[in-house]
Amino acid sequence: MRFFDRLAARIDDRDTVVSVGLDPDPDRIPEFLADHDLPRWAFNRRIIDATHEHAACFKPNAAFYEDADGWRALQETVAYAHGKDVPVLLDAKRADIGNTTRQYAKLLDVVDGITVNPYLGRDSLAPFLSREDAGVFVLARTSNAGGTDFQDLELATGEPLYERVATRASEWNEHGNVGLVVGATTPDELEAVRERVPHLPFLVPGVGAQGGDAEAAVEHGLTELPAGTESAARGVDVGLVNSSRGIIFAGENARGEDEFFAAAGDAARRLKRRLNQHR
Ligand SMILES: O=c1ccn([C@@H]2O[C@H](COP(=O)(O)O)[C@@H](O)[C@H]2O)c(=O)[nH]1
Repeated sequence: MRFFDRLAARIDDRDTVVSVGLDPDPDRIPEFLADHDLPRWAFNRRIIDATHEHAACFKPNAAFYEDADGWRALQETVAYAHGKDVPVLLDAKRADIGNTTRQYAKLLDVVDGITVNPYLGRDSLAPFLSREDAGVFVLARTSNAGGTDFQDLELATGEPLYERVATRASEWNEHGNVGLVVGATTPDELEAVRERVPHLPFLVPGVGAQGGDAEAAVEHGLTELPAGTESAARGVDVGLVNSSRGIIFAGENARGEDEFFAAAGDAARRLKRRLNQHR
């Protein structure tokens, strides 16, 4: 099944567009997991147990797994999330010359979707784009302050670079597998991108710890996909709103292990409810 069909089914069945970010910062993993063989995996397993019913997807960021133990932790995490029937989107922001991207694209044998960097152009993304089954989210307007440095630069046509990226990405969507990353911290840009590309789903990071606009994330981040998709069949809009630290470390001041993970579950449920008020 294609990524966006699976996602539409998950969103509809579980009534949620929450992407739970799995960014197990080793400095913030609680003490009681420190002696575990793979603390990041032990942590993620408990987070998945606590949050999966509120999750439309899990989004591990590759930065938190890029060492020998990290990749083992990631594989265990992905298998466990799949066991709960939740798709996994790897926030890896990958791209390189085509020969190298072909290797990167093998990540899609493990995870269901990936974020990619458009800076090297279409050929650098071709091995991802040709994976009809996978979700390929192209960075358009990122949530960090420095997103203005290049992404807002005005082209000769008068449009900002991030809008051109969005338009190009929609042209690359031959297999219905392309989405965009647009941050919740810049709601005007979210709206502008949505006007440009009415039918691409967005992954919207930046709510929670970064203080982005949850209402704008839902209003502009979700869209119904064309006829022939699960989204159209079910009449459900597709898109994802991510929170990582705001969910997984919600229990940082909790008194015990159970309370720690219960707080993560509560945070995921509260975000689901908050987002659903705007759907
Ligand atoms: O524009 C972007 C693109 C990616 N991210 C990633 O999303 C999560 C956000 O984490 P929070 O703890 O909810 O702030 C993290 O993995 C980022 O690297 C982003 O924030 N903005």
